[in-house]
Amino acid sequence: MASFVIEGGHRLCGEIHPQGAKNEVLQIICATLLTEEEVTVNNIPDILDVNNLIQLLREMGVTVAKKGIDTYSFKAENVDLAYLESDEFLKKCSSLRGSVMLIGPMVARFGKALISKPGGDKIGRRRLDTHFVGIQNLGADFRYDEERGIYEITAKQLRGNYMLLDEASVTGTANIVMAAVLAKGTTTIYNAACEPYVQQLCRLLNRMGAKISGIASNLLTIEGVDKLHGTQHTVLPDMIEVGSFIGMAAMTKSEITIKNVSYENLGIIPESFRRLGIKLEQRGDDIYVPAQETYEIESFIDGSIMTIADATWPGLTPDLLSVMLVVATQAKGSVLIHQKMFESRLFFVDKLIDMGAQIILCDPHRAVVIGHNHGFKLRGARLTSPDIRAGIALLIAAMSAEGTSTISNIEQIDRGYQNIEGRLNAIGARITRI
Ligand SMILES: CC(=O)N[C@H]1[C@@H](OP(=O)(O)OP(=O)(O)OC[C@H]2O[C@@H](n3ccc(=O)[nH]c3=O)[C@H](O)[C@@H]2O)O[C@H](CO)[C@@H](O)[C@@H]1O
Ligand SMILES: C=C(OP(=O)(O)O)C(=O)O
Repeated sequence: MASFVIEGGHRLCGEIHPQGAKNEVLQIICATLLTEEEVTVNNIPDILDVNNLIQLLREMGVTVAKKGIDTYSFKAENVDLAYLESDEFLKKCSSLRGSVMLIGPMVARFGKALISKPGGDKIGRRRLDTHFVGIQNLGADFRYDEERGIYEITAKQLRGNYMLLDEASVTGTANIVMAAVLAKGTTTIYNAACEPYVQQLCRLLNRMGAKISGIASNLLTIEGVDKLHGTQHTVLPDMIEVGSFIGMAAMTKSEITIKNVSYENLGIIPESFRRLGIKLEQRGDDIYVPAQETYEIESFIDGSIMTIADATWPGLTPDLLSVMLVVATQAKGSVLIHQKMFESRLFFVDKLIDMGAQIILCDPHRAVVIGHNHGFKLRGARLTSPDIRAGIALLIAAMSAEGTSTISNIEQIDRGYQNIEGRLNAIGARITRI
């Protein structure tokens, strides 16, 4: 298990480039299974989750070629269907959350998919009902094999249908869309998730020959086609990384420019940081964050304490709440952080309290943060990263703290952040991997 040793108290200065979006690329890579032709994908981040998924596709028989520093081509011409039933494949799937999105393409193209319970962050219950019910609505049969602990999904020919999802699940929507593009007839998905990840997937599929309308809304209409073909795709910058850098700059009183952020795809994220009092400017497609000695959390118009809560898109992504919580610990004022979607994502606040932060954990979903206004620095500590976003939030806390901190289990951070210490050290951080 690797660790980071972080010398706190150093300001950052300079430019940083966000990587390609993890949650988008996981969908895009799965979608390449829908055609036997070559699909080339640019701006693929070099992170653990993505590399594991690429490796899984190779083992499935997909021809994967590295064409450039962050460009890969995928050609799913000779998929090894027997391997897809092997225990080895199923075991690998279970350590990777993104692998759940193999179901849609596999059922659509090969009529069969096997899947064990997928991995990912341990951040509370993460049900898959929306995926399963959606694909069942298209006519697939589901069977749970108790002995092997796997789901077996089969369908001779998927048929388009109307469905109203019980929740706007991001990967669930992606899975159903990928199944529906090759179904007979028209599928309508209401209460579909419409995060930029899903929008980008739909645009890719349309370039492959699919007929999807309603992109960016919660009502998608998909006219099934017989076949899809090869194309090119460029992954958007990772909006969660952009948000993480904004928070990091504020916490460490740093002046940084985040380059090529695809501002129009950041939704409510910049405004949410502004509500914490953080100044940031859009400069072309960059975000400039000036060095700020202090930032003051807004109150609601009636004067009451502000709440920052997650919501499905175009609301605030839950993946940034841990960062916002940490940033609030040095703000002027108080805020209630309400993590509605996940029930075990706020427990890492215990570690921040040990570092000197003023936080009251009200229940597993809500924490009140009383900011120090930089009047009291967090203390360096021995920390461990419970999940990817708490991991980056703890890294931010350690970078702003007095003294040295150690964060263990940084594989969690590596799942989603490419060479994070190299990129941050280049602009003034002091982080060592041991
Ligand atoms: C690989 C990937 O893309 N992972 C992202 C994806 O996970 P994933 O697609 O697994 O997450 P879902 O959108 O299915 O749901 C996340 C959680 O929120 C709950 N929920 C969801 C929708 C809703 O309307 N109400 C509700 O309560 C679900 O029950 C679940 O506990 O979306 C999540 C929500 O943005 C992000 O945190 C994850 O980073
Ligand atoms: C929760 C996340 O990832 P995953 O869905 O892959 O566990 C995340 O990216 O914040």
